[in-house]
Amino acid sequence: MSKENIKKHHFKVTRKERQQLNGHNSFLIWITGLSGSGKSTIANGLEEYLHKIGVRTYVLDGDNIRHGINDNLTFSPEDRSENIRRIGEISKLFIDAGCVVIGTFISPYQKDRQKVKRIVAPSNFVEVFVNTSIEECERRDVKGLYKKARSGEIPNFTGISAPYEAPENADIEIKTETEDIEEAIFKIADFIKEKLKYNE
Ligand SMILES: Nc1ncnc2c1ncn2[C@@H]1O[C@H](COP(=O)(O)OS(=O)(=O)O)[C@@H](OP(=O)(O)O)[C@H]1O
Ligand SMILES: Nc1ncnc2c1ncn2[C@@H]1O[C@H](COP(=O)(O)OP(=O)(O)O)[C@@H](O)[C@H]1O
Repeated sequence: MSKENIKKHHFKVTRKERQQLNGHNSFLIWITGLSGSGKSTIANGLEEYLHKIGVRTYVLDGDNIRHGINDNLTFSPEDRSENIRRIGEISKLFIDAGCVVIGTFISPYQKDRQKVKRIVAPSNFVEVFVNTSIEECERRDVKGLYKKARSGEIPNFTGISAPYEAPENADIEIKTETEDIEEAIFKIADFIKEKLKYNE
């Protein structure tokens, strides 16, 4: 659609001023991995930690978003891309509002994760790859979805009947089969320590 007749407004209070008020920078921590890899568990622990130290946070989670704003999208490759594009735009708004956003989405396609990075600006994007093997995810089968995927009840299931393109250059990689939740939180917290600091 042409944007010819739509002009952007510029409001007086800026992102920088909101960050200053909060006393920290705002950016996106993008957690990608297979279903059951540990994304939500890690996001939950990380948010709790950041909240305790006075950081304004917000978690955007796959299951939750797909119950609301993205409830019209399926798991086809096109709809997954549109899902991730919208989350990128939502993340940008939250970053503008001064929040540290934690996004937990399977986001199986490299090109879609790169798109989010472009939408929010590369310097505002921290990629975390929760690297748990498909065998372990299936063994956990937290929601019983792998069983349904194996029986054919759920088509296009990531790792079984739909692809997952692992990140090649993630900022942080977490192997949940050998690292516990505390180690994962520490790793992320340590990586973002400098990024959080608000500079005049
Ligand atoms: N076909 C298929 N493939 C993968 N996942 C499925 C599917 N159908 C339903 N679910 C449930 O949806 C959650 C993933 O949603 P996402 O928005 O993160 O997926 S995606 O990024 O658009 O690929 C995912 O949540 P997590 O287990 O937390 O990853 C599943 O509970
Ligand atoms: N080191 C770990 N980090 C995260 N989750 C782990 C770890 N070890 C075991 N788990 C378990 O794996 C499961 C991951 O589920 P969940 O966080 O919902 O995954 P996802 O959001 O990726 O679908 C939980 O039951 C969690 O307790």
